Amino acid sequence: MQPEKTSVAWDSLSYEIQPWLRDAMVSLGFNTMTPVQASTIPLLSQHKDVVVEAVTGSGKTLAFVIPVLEKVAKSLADGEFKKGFFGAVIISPTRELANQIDTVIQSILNLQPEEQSQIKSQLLVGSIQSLREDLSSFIANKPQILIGTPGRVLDFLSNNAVRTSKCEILILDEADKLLDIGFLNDTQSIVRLLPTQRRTGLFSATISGAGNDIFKTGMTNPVKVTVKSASIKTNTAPESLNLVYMVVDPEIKLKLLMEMIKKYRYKKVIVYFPTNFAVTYFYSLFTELISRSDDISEGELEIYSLHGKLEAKPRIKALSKFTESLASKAVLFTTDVSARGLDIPDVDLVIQLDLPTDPDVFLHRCGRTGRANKIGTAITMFNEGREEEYVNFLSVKNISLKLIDTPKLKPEETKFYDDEMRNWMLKDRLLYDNAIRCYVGFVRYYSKHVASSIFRLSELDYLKLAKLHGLKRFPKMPENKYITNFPEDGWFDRSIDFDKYAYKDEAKEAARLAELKTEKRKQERKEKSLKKQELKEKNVSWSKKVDLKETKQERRERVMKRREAVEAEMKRQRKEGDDEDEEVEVDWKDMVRANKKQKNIKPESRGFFDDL
Ligand SMILES: Nc1ncnc2c1ncn2[C@@H]1O[C@H](COP(=O)(O)OP(=O)(O)OP(=O)(O)O)[C@@H](O)[C@H]1O
Repeated sequence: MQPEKTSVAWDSLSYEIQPWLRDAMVSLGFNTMTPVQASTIPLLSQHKDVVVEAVTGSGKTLAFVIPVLEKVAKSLADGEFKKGFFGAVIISPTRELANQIDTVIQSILNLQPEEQSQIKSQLLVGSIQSLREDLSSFIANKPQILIGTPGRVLDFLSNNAVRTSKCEILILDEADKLLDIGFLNDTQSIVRLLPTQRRTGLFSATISGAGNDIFKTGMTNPVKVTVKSASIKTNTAPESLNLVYMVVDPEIKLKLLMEMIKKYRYKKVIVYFPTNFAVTYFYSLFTELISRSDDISEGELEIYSLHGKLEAKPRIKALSKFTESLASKAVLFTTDVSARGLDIPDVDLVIQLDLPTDPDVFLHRCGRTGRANKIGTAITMFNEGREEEYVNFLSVKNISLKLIDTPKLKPEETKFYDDEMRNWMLKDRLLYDNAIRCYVGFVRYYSKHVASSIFRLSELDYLKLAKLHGLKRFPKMPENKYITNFPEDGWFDRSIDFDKYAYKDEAKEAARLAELKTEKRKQERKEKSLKKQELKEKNVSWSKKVDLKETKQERRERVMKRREAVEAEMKRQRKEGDDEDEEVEVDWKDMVRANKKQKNIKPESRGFFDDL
């Protein structure tokens, strides 16, 4: 295990790289090697497969680029590459990273001596040019090094015009990601297309996460190279990186971010959001807030956004604008698409509004600052409560975090934010729809946390979360069951008249108004019919009662008449003979009993005493 920071002279390498390469390194300002380069270059340049785990910003790119150039230069000198053949493939999970690696390679290739056969490289990523264009560039330019993302590289290598048999080396940068479920199939298919007699190099700051999957790359006996922090050799983060956290009330997270962006001293900051939608939504809110803020002068602060749903060209444009920005402060709002590998030298602050769902990504996000021994700070916001347990969880993984005070917000700062957010949202109802999508997206994101015993959906503060997004009503979703005292119809704030809350887009607004009208009519009709129904029920019950009274009265009269008839009959019989009296008494009782029995007999078969 090598400590970080200790630099090693190029001429002390146990394996001697080509002089032009060494000169190129010095010309580019890399006078010495970093430890990971000193350990890896001799192994990979010769006949070893390597699995390299070294902290973020420790120079892994050159650790594989130099052996790749070394091998290709030799084979080229031997005249190995005919039409359709190439010598090396480098794969990375994102276009930005592939582009960055290609840029590093180009900077070295620009320094090749003119007298030697020229090494060329080609970038293979989707959405920039078509596969057909990639293939014609390949045939025309004859590059020996291919750099790209898995999908496009696989399509490219599968084409008959491309011959893979001379490929000597395969590099998987961010290898744990490439062996992750989303990329594994493509990665393995690429591996199968390449000759087995090749070298393979796996590189990442968190390769341990890939476990035995590393053998899915066809390696049999790789050498493991591990480089940790300089002073604390178990630390999985570089020493120059200051890892801190603050515990915050989720409702005020964005207000805090606003104040941090305005007041903190930094040159470039990357802010990580949980979803693509959150980046878009909060990017437009923040650009508005910054433009309305008196304490930021024009041009002093630039904000950019970058996420996976953007097309390739705007993505690359946003990144290069942020990288090249000359503003006193530049901010990049992004997602995990920018978590790994990006090397932007001036980034001195990283802010994570929420923890990433995958603990390995935590290191990658933080590692966008504090690179190559430059000082950087990564601040993470933890929601009050159970999330604080994540500090211990990370310490088990040798990532130690220091608690810092949460900045205090002044009432006027809170008011500015609240007022401006409200005014901004009221400009267009679409923003409210976006807020809902953003909120729902966050809840979905939260449910994906690997450390699910800490990040529990049942413990989220949904009200604060909804307020953070500017919502007034809880959207319908299954997680509402976790909300105690759930308000009637989901409304917790009725300060906005939603009937008048309009879309900016005329067609959308017209559709909304038409729908509102139909809804209102439906509602009115419903209310009307309800009233009618109520009235009917009232009337029905009154008349029913009258009916009932009448029947009872009638029955009583009927019974009285029959009783009188019976008594008259008895009197008549009594007159006929006194000694028959007792028998008549008995008969009467019998008659009553018999009548009781007959109650269940069908109406048509009932007799004289039935109604007694
Ligand atoms: N030998 C060297 N001397 C000085 N600086 C170097 C050297 N090698 C690399 N660097 C610089 O260190 C920075 C980080 O290098 P690199 O991007 O290769 O890091 P990494 O280990 O791949 O990081 P991550 O894990 O984040 O991808 C780059 O700006 C690079 O120019």
